[in-house]
Amino acid sequence: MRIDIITIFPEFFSVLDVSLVGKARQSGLIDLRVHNLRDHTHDRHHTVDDTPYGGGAGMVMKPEPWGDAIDAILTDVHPLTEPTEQTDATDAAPLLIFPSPAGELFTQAMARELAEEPNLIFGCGRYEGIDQRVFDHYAEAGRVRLVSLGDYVLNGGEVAVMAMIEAVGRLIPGVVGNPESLVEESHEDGLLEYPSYTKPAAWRGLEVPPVLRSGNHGAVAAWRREQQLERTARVRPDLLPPAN
Ligand SMILES: CC(C)N1CCN(Cc2ccc(Cn3ccc4ccc(-c5n[nH]c(N)c5C#N)cc43)cc2)CC1
Repeated sequence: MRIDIITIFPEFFSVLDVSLVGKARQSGLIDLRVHNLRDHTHDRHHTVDDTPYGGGAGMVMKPEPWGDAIDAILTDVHPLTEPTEQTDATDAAPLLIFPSPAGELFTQAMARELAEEPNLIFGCGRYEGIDQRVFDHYAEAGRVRLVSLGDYVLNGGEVAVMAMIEAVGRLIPGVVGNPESLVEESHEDGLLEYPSYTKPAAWRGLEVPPVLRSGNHGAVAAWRREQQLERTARVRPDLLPPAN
């Protein structure tokens, strides 16, 4: 998978040189490239923002630098394949993802969808956001998704892109050492995860639940499922499957 990130803070993503994503980059599983939006400006001050039409607080990111930056990546990524009976041009077009407070909620299901994409381009806005025409222009030619991490306000898209790259990257085959660990995890089956324990059996007067040391795999599985349902009902009742 090739991932391109456009940002005015490229140094923000140096942390992606470490841990699992860093290893995946070194092994070639992920081809991750970070682009400085200011490299696509042409004035002395490398201006990327201006005042909003219609008035209002703050500044809006100008469309021209975004257009130059995205076009440069699209030109570099494989050219659109000729439409065939199985695919059409939009299937081959890279997916453009813009974090936004107004975006669709990022979920594990979306992470799984994105992990199937050969090319992702993340656009990190700042200020009060990006000129709407950037989204409209590229939505005509390909696929654009505005995505939100959740109902709270960040100062820009970089934190959201970091989270999305981690969530997507770990689903790419070969990135996580033991694929088994991807099967039983929070949200993978729609429920929150069960509590985990390791040695010692007793710690500060707290014992590991005896069932987990029973060797009875059926009883362990049943206990874990019950813990998932109890925890989900208590913390995230919205995730519970509808009562049949
Ligand atoms: C009335 C008028 C003055 N209000 C001005 C503030 N508007 C909301 C507003 C608030 C902050 C930002 C800062 N920002 C810039 C790019 C950007 C990308 C993502 C996020 C973001 N925030 N929260 C998430 N879950 C996000 C994600 N993913 C925030 C971003 C941009 C926009 C609402 C209107």
